Amino acid sequence: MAGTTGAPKGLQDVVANESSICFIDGAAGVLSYRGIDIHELAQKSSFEEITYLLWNGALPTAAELNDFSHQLAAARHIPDDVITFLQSVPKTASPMEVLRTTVSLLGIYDPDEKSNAHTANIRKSFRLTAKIAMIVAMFDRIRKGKPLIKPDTSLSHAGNFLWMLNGEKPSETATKALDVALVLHADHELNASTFAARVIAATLSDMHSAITGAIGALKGPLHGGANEAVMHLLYEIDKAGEDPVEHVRKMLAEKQKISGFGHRVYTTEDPRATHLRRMSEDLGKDANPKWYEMSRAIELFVKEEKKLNANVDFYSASTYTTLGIDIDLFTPIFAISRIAGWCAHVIEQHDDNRLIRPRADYTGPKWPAPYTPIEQRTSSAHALETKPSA
Ligand SMILES: CC(=O)SCCNC(=O)CCNC(=O)[C@H](O)C(C)(C)COP(=O)(O)OP(=O)(O)OC[C@H]1O[C@@H](n2cnc3c(N)ncnc32)[C@H](O)[C@@H]1OP(=O)(O)O
Ligand SMILES: O=C([O-])CC(=O)C(=O)O
Repeated sequence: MAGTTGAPKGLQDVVANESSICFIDGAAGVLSYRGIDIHELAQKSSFEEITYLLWNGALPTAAELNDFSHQLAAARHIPDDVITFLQSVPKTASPMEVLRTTVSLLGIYDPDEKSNAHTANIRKSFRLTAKIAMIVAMFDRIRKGKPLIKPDTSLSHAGNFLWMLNGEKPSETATKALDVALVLHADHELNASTFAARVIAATLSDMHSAITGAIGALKGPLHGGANEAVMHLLYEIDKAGEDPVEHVRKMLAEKQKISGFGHRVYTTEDPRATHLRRMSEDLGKDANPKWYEMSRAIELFVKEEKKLNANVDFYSASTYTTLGIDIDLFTPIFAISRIAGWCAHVIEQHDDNRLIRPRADYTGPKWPAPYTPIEQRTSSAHALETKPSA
């Protein structure tokens, strides 16, 4: 889609960088990390293994994976001052806001903060990946008035998050489901939050600044925030006792967007949605099939009516709800996974950097516009129209 000057609106289809991390073929529904297909990774890999793959460029040997997993678990430590900060935050704050601000604070305590060297960035990546999951779990317990749970280094990344969140040893089913979700969400080329991180990194600013910006971008409802919006919609329909298809039909007639549908790159099924749909169905069979069934009815209708496919956010909503996770933790869980990709991209950017600075087609008043002395101004002749917010 082009703007009034022909410039691609929203940088659609613009190739802005080279990268060896993630390959997507949007027309064929292909996603791969370092060339390995996401379907194979979802079935055979783990979050630790794909994180190694994203940061190092190749799958680890058994010994390398073991060492990597230990290093990640050993980084499960939050400075006391940061815990005090988490305890001081209003309990009503959204977990995504808290995560964004706490990652910024963590930068101040990181011993490698001043270095963008490859080895320093890898050390920071371990710390950020371990700590982001802990912060989400800890803030949730603090806001609910529950005691904090110490990390368990014998558990996987997914297992330890559930342990620190719920205070009970997670089932194998829940751990496996979350681990697969983390594998699926870990990277996606130059999506908005990753691009934001790379733009920040490219000024030679530090990794924590880049990740803070990325979390801010992920939070928006057109990006990672859509998974929470999907569940709000399902709850709204359920509470009103409405038929999901009729509800969505009305929304489309009113030109409203349906969260969890559409994608800038995929014109066919998002390969991650294939797995999340199956997980939502399988978990629902053992718990409550309602959220899957509503989701499936909506998906079939939106596909037929608008030719739009469900994206990664659509079935993650019912999957996480069936796992008993609160809605406002959905986007933070996306961040718990995407940190792996963000770090890989910041490392790649710093390792071969050039400032990212595109141009804009100028559409303002013609240069040179007159500077009217203040006493002669009768109205703000050049004031921008007030547009309704998007
Ligand atoms: C992890 C992720 O970030 S995945 C995406 C998560 N976001 C969402 O699920 C939010 C809902 N989806 C959307 O808003 C969009 O599909 C996006 C932002 C993902 C991609 O948007 P873009 O490529 O910019 O497409 P754009 O928003 O211009 O839509 C193109 C057309 O499809 C329609 N459309 C796109 N998505 C939807 C939707 N979810 N519901 C209804 N209509 C839609 C638009 O209304 C527009 O129609 P028009 O040409 O008649 O005006
Ligand atoms: O690639 C995108 O534009 C959005 C997306 O699906 C992701 O970040 O996972």
